[in-house]
Amino acid sequence: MTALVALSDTHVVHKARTGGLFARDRVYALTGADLAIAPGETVGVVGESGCGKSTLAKVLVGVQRPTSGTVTFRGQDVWSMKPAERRTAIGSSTGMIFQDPSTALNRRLTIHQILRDPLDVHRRGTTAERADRVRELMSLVGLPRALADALPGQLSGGQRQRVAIARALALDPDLVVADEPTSALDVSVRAQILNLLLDLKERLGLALVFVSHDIQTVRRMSDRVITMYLGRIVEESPADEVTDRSRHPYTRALFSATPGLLDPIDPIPLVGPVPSATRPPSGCPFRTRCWKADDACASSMPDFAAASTPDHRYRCHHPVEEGQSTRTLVAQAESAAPATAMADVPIQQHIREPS
Ligand SMILES: Nc1ncnc2c1ncn2[C@@H]1O[C@H](COP(=O)(O)OP(=O)(O)OP(=O)(O)O)[C@@H](O)[C@H]1O
Repeated sequence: MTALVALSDTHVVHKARTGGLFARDRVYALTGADLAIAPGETVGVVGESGCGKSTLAKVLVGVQRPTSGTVTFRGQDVWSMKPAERRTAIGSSTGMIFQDPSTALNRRLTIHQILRDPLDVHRRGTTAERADRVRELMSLVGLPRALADALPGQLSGGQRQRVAIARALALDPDLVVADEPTSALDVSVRAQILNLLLDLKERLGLALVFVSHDIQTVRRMSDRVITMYLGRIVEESPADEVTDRSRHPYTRALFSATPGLLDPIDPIPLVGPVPSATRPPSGCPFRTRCWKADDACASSMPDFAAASTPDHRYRCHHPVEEGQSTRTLVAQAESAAPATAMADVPIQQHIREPS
């Protein structure tokens, strides 16, 4: 099946925010991403803060231009199109839901105006048809019609996020990317918003990319889970294979630190902090914290290897063996020569500067 959206060796490099106008530091936000998302599938993205989840999300919906590599939407190269073509091809077929609806919605516009805006921009239908569509969108996300003339500030957090979801659906997209859609909400309404997203995804046949720190939720929501570390996709697997069947040591460590998912034992100990995205380590970026790392890990990042089950692949020189328990990995990590020995290998700037 043709992928709905696909990335091929896609990099995003930013100028560092610190250091002033002439700063030469670069932030390697996304490095060599290869990913294909099929129509109708839900892909969860997990990883620690700053690993590039939002950058990946923005690249997928055509909001962030990659520094190099390609993004194709239904087989068409998005960034070789003229801007107007791109708006039609990807802008009207994708929607994005952000973390905080309080800042994502224009607080001077009424709910009706917010929902009509994308229809106006993309010249969808007549004035009457646009008004009908706004009513339809409000009912789709469970917002009472009486709120059409309200301002975002008059709504609860949950209602505001429903508006943001309705706006993302306004143009009847095929792909919706939700970047931490519940983390700014009260715990009491989180489940409602997640259930709404799942329900809409089923009813509308959407592909959904779901970015979250909340690993339990990602597993529940997704068909497939992607693990990122320092700008790299390091593992992709069916949602029911993550946790104790993950092959990448980082995925296992990440999940072992999530209460309630694995045996109630101590998490796999990792040494030291995540390195800076301005100076990623050579080879595998996880090697400075990994108990299995050796010289091979410092010299190259391996290609994806296929696990024994379909749709499961990982990039690691020394993957966790199939069936190895977390308890065994904790013991390994505790008794390993400190992974920090590897940190003595000079950290090189190995990632090419995209042209
Ligand atoms: N516009 C920008 N200019 C400079 N650096 C940026 C920019 N956007 C993102 N970054 C940096 O790129 C890296 C990846 O950021 P990104 O927001 O994609 O990570 P994330 O995994 O979504 O983080 P979080 O979970 O905290 O939202 C981080 O080091 C971040 O500081």
